[in-house]
Amino acid sequence: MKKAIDLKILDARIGTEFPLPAYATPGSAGLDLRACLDAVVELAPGQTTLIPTGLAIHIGDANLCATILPRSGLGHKHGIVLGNLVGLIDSDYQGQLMVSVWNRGQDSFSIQPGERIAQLVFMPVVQAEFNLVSDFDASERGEGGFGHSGRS
Ligand SMILES: O=c1ccn([C@H]2C[C@H](O)[C@@H](COP(=O)(O)OP(=O)(O)OP(=O)(O)O)O2)c(=O)[nH]1
Ligand SMILES: [Mg+2]
Repeated sequence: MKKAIDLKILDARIGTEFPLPAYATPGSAGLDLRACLDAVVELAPGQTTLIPTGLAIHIGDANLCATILPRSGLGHKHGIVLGNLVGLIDSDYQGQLMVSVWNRGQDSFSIQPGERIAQLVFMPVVQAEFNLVSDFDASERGEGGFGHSGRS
């Protein structure tokens, strides 16, 4: 499914020096987000910092959101993940997309201006309307959870 999303460029380097986010392949789910920086940011082990993307989007549809997810190569090989683990972009948010970058690794990591640091994935959302009840219709699982079915 394709959907037009309003996007504002907040930094003149986006679309010129730094490419606009784009799907790398026809089957890509994520759009890479780039660090819109003036200079290299050195992230020490254990450190977290907020990186601007130079972009704002307005999704404008309560049945849609976007998530910011780590890039697997950065996360697995370099320990560069997200300070909030996953970023959630509300459909009414109009501010700059920011990426909280956390160096969970053992080595310092340099973030270059324009480097692809995370990815943006749009997802459908269902807003719940709660129906207050005193008992649920019985289900097979009932209240069992947190591993009650064992491990093997
Ligand atoms: O990685 C992220 C996470 C969030 N946001 C923006 C978009 C989102 O819509 C807004 C609020 O995020 P969230 O609701 O997760 O944070 P909060 O701590 O609950 O802040 P608020 O009180 O503003 O809702 O911040 C980002 O730019 N990057
Ligand atoms: Mg919130």
